Amino acid sequence: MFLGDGGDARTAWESIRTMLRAEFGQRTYDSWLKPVELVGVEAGEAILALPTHFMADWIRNHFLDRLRALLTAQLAGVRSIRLVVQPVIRDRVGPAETLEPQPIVPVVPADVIGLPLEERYSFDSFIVGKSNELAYNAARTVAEGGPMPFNPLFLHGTTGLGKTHLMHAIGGELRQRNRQAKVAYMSAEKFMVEFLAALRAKDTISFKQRLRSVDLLMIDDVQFIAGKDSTQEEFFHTMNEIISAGKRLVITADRSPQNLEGIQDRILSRLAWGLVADINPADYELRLNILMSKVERMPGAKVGADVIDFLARRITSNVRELEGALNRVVAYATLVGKAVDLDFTRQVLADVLRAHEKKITIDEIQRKVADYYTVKLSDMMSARRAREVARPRQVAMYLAKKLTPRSLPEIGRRFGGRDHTTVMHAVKRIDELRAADRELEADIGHLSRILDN
Ligand SMILES: Nc1ncnc2c1ncn2[C@@H]1O[C@H](COP(=O)(O)OP(=O)(O)OP(=O)(O)O)[C@@H](O)[C@H]1O
Repeated sequence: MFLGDGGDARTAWESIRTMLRAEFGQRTYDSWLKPVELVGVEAGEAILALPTHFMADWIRNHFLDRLRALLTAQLAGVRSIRLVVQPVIRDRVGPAETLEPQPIVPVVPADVIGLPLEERYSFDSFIVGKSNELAYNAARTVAEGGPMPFNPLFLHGTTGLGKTHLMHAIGGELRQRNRQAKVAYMSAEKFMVEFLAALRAKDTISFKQRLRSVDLLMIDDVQFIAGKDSTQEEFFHTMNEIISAGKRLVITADRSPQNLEGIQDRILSRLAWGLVADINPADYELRLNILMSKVERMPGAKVGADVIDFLARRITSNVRELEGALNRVVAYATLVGKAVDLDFTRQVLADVLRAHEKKITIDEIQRKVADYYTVKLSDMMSARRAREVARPRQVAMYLAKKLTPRSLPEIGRRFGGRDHTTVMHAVKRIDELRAADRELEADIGHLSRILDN
């Protein structure tokens, strides 16, 4: 079925788009998800079209699981999805393969440079922790407009950790301080597309002039031009001219200069002249602070501290996913008129939580329990019966049973070759004691949290 005759599919696709927007935020939606088109459904396969190979790769690496989950849930009969590249989607009727690819010729007015800056990505809304403070301080230095102790600023970190946010914040702040400042922000992909279009139009001069006339140039995701030699050539000259004219240059990538394969050495050594600042994954405290700040900025949203703590513990991959999970829970709660509590959160995020499930091992339990009660790790396995080691050992067996899928005999073996009845006895004993002994109850709660984090 192709969408010329697929009213249901079209309606389902529109509601999927609404969910994607709520879940990933307007910017990510506009940059990556909005261009995705559902062009048809064929033999249980939903066919999604994208305008470039780059975007198709990006969608495959970042959003495929989510798109598959939504499409299979919302469209009866869909079991899988296929991505096709269709530079220009002229019509949604007819099979994807029959559409002729069209060259993309960007139309960029001469006075517009790069992409617009998002106001909500400001320094104010950026929460600072140990993992991003160097990047944040460096970004502020660039934005304050004073003398630059380094140039360029190179920010790197894996996806969704705030590189783009900081770039927008730099641009916004510099412009606030100096209304005349000319700021250009663009992805390395856009740099390449515009450069190639200028080459085709035999007008590279105006491309060069436009870029080099700015006070601050920011290029995002420079790993994109790896292996693209003519673009790198132009990029290198742009970098040089910006720096030697005393203008500010900020560049980001998903990895450090040493790991940027396929980028020319002269570009890498130019980067190393400046300040290289990494952004690391946020720790629990930062994740918690980010969530609290996001909730504060959601008018009317009521999200309990237990839900925020739960999300901060469970979604550890990156801030974009953390934010996406929060947006999704709040959006669904609003949609169905329910309060955001832990049960609702677990239900709405079941697929995300499964992907983030932490596999707790018996080794880890033994180590953490031994540390907690300051007993020797070897005592977890030893035959000693003294109470100061026997009780921690029972606690560890108990946690092994509750937090791992291991069987009683297996747990017994891992605790110095004990019989499964010994483990069963330990589990029963701790269950009974928990009800009566508040200290033990608190210990178990604390240990479970340490292990779950
Ligand atoms: N420290 C932070 N405080 C507040 N929000 C943050 C922070 N770090 C990241 N975010 C938010 O997380 C989302 C993803 O961040 P951003 O798009 O800047 O990531 P990125 O590092 O550029 O990722 P990519 O490499 O995939 O482009 C954004 O909505 C951003 O506002």
